[in-house]
Amino acid sequence: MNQAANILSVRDLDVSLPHRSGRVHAVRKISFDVKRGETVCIVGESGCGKSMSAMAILNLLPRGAERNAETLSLLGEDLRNASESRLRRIRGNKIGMIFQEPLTALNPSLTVGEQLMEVYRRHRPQEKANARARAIEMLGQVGIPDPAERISQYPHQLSGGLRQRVVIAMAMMCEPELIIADEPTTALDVTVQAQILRLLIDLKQRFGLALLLITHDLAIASRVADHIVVMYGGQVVEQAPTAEFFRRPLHPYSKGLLGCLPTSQPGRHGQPLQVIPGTVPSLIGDMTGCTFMSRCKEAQPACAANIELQRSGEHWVRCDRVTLPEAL
Ligand SMILES: Nc1ncnc2c1ncn2[C@@H]1O[C@H](COP(=O)(O)OP(=O)(O)OP(=O)(O)O)[C@@H](O)[C@H]1O
Repeated sequence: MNQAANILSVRDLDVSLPHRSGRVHAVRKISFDVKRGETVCIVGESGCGKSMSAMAILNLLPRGAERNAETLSLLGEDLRNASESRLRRIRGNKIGMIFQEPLTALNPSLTVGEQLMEVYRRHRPQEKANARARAIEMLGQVGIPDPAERISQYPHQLSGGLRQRVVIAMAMMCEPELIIADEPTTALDVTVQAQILRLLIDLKQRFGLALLLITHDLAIASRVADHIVVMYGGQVVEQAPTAEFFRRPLHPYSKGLLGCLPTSQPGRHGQPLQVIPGTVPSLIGDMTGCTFMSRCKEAQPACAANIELQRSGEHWVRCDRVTLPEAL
């Protein structure tokens, strides 16, 4: 793998968190890369470890969490032992962040402009004088009408969609190399979701952004991603370039997620959507064998043994029921 082209490289990232009945092993040796200009989507149901993976990259894990990784590097810089002051210079500067709920990302007592300018002044002290012009420019870039007037408004004066645009503008203020977006459209109305998604696609194309997008929604991933990473039970169970993934999904969990998509069920109007029976595992303590086994229609006794990822080209899958061809 050519690490030089990678904005972000993650190898064997592992996260555990304290819990009253033991430790939650939320992320179990996951590996992936995000290349320049590429969008990687981490997909999976709630509780699969997606958010903890993002938080681990940013070192924003809850108190008592333990993080280990073989590699965790941003533009070749090792983030594993980076000091908190170094990480503060990286977050908001080299890595922009967008979270699910725009209201929690914005300070209700500061105007939109003050918040955008604060990010710029902190990371670009020598260019302080340009902060206001930059804030107005970025509000315009994310499609906020009348940015010179909007800059003086408070978050509560804006709709949910406009607030999320402000958060996106804030993430982009310092021209980051990478944006990490955790469920950026989930808290929004359906029509606004589509607009925000279009905006992310557009910004990615215009600015050549690298984007790590976390979503439970494969339909979103299909529209935005260059590369899909499917997580289940804290592990990567499949990853592949997007076209390849949708042409040839291999893991029974991925096939289950695809079966839940309304668009993948032509002629099923009026019929209930498919669901994957059962629930995600608790992730407390150690687990042996395939984490999806209890919900899998194809499970066999051999699945109780530990299953390694197998690979063909850029397609990886963690299932021994799948026989990969030599080259896909
Ligand atoms: N603060 C915490 N303390 C202990 N365990 C936690 C904490 N936050 C999350 N977990 C556990 O870590 C595991 C992974 O959670 P995570 O939030 O990463 O999942 P997710 O796939 O992002 O789901 P969601 O979309 O619901 O956030 C879950 O078992 C969850 O219960």
